Amino acid sequence: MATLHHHPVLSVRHRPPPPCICLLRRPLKPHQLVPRAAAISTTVAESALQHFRRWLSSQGAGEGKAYPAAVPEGLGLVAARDLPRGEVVAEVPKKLWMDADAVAASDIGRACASGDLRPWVAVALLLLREAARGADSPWAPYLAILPRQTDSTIFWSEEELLEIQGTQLLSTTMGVKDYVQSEFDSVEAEIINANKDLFPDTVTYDDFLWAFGVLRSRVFPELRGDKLALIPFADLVNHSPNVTSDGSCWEIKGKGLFGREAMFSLRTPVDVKSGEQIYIQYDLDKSNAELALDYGFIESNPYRDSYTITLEISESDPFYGDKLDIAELNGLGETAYFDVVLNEPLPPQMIPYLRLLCIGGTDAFILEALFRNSVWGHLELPLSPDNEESICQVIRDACKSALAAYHTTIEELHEIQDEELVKREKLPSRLKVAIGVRVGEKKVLQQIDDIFKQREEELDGLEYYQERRLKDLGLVSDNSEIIFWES
Ligand SMILES: C[S@@+](CC[C@H](N)C(=O)[O-])C[C@H]1O[C@@H](n2cnc3c(N)ncnc32)[C@H](O)[C@@H]1O
Repeated sequence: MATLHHHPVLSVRHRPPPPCICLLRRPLKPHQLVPRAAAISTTVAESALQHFRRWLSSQGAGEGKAYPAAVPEGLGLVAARDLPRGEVVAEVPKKLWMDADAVAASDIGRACASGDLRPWVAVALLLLREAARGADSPWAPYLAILPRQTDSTIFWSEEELLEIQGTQLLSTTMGVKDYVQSEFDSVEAEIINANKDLFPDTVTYDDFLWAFGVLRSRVFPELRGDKLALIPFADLVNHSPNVTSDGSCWEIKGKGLFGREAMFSLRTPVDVKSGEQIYIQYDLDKSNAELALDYGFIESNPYRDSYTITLEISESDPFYGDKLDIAELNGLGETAYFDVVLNEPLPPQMIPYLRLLCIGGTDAFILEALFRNSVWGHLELPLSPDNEESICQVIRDACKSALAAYHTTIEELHEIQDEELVKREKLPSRLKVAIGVRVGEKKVLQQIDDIFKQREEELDGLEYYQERRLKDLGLVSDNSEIIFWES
C-alpha cells in the first residue's frame, strides 16, 4: 500500500518570516460514511459463521487446531485444543487467497490487466465484484462474514471526527480518504464505467472505501505491493498488546518448482489453552494513531503515543541551496519527518536539522563550502546563542499553536477526566480511541515543549561554536577565560 505522509507541516524558515505550523483545517467533505450494507447488523449471524466453517473444511483450510468464533473483537480464532507456542493454527491454500493471481484468473482480470493499476486497487475491485456476485462467488461464505466496517477513523461520522479535531490523526485520516477518493475517481472512469458487464450495479465511493478498509485492516503488513493478499481464516486473528514477540508468526510454504500448492501457514506466537482465543502482535512499530487508522483500536502503552514533527527548508530562505545541500549530504532532504515518542529522547537528527534551518545572520559563515564536510558535526552542538534561541522559539511556538487546536489543553481539569474516561470499559470504542489519541498527542507535544523550555533556560550556560573553536586553538582556558598570551 502506498505510504502516505499527511502530517501537519511545521515549516521552519530563516527568521523572518516567522515559522508557522499549518494544521489541516479543511472543512470535512460531505462524504456519506454509510457502509455498503449498513442495514445489516455488525454481528455476524451464527448461520453465516457455520457456513464459513463448512466452506473452510471443504477447501482444506485449517486442521482442526483452531476455529473461527464470535469474540469481543468481532470474530476471532479460538484454540480447539491446548496449543504450544509455534504450533501451526491455520493453513490456507492459495486457491482461497484474494490476491493479484486471483484477480488475473477472475472475470475482471482482463479489465485490470491494462495500465498501471495499483495491486490494492485490483484486489479491492475483486472484493467488490465478488460481493456483487452474491452466492455465485467462490468466496461467498468468506465475504458474508467480513465486517461492514471497523472502528478505523476512515469510517467515522463527521460528529465522531470532531472528537479528534486538531490531531494529526484527523489530518492523516482526511488525507487517506482523499487518496482513496482520487483512486476511486480514476478506477470508476477507467474500469468500472468502462466494463458495465462486470460491474452492472452502481459502485459508490463508500463501497470502495469499505474495500480499502477491509484490506487495510486484514492484510498481513509484510504482504505489500504485488504480494498483497487477503487470506481468509488467517485474517480472523486478533491483536493483543500482551504478545510482544517481534518475529513473524506466519510463512508461505510449498512454493517453488517441486512444491505443492502454496499454503499460508499461521502459528501461535504464545502457548494457548483449549477454548482460549489465539492472538498475535500486529505491529510493534505502529503508533496509536496508525493503529486507530488501520484497525480502529489503540493501546495504553506510552511508546505508542507519538507525534510527527515535519520540518522544511523554505524555498524563500536566502540560504536554501546551501541548506538543502547540507541536509542531503546527511541523508535528509528539503522536508524531514521526525517521529517523537512519549518518554523517549528526540530523534538524534532533529536538533542538528533544526539548527540548520534556523541559521542566519552572522552564523551563515558555517554554510560556506569550506565547512561542507564538517558542518553537521558542528550542528550537533549549539552553534550560537541566537541560533539556539531560534530553535527553541520556533518549536515552542509551533507546540503552543498545535496544542491550542485541540479540544482541551493538558492543564485543564477535564483533561484528567478524559484520561479517567479512557479507562472506563463502557465508553464507546470510537470515543475511547479519540480520547486516547488526543491525550497521547498532547502529551508528546507537551514533552517537546518542555525539552525546549528547559533548553531556553540554559542558553547562557551552553558552549557555542566560537568558544569551542577558540578552545581547540588553545585560546580559551577551561574556566572560559580568553588567554591572550602564555607566560
Ligand atoms: C484482521 S481483523 C481480525 C478479525 C476481526 N476481528 C473480524 O471480526 O473480522 C482486524 C480487526 O479486528 C479487530 N481487532 C483486532 N484486534 C483487536 C483488539 N485488540 N481490540 C479491538 N479490536 C480488535 C479490529 O476491528 C481490526 O480492524
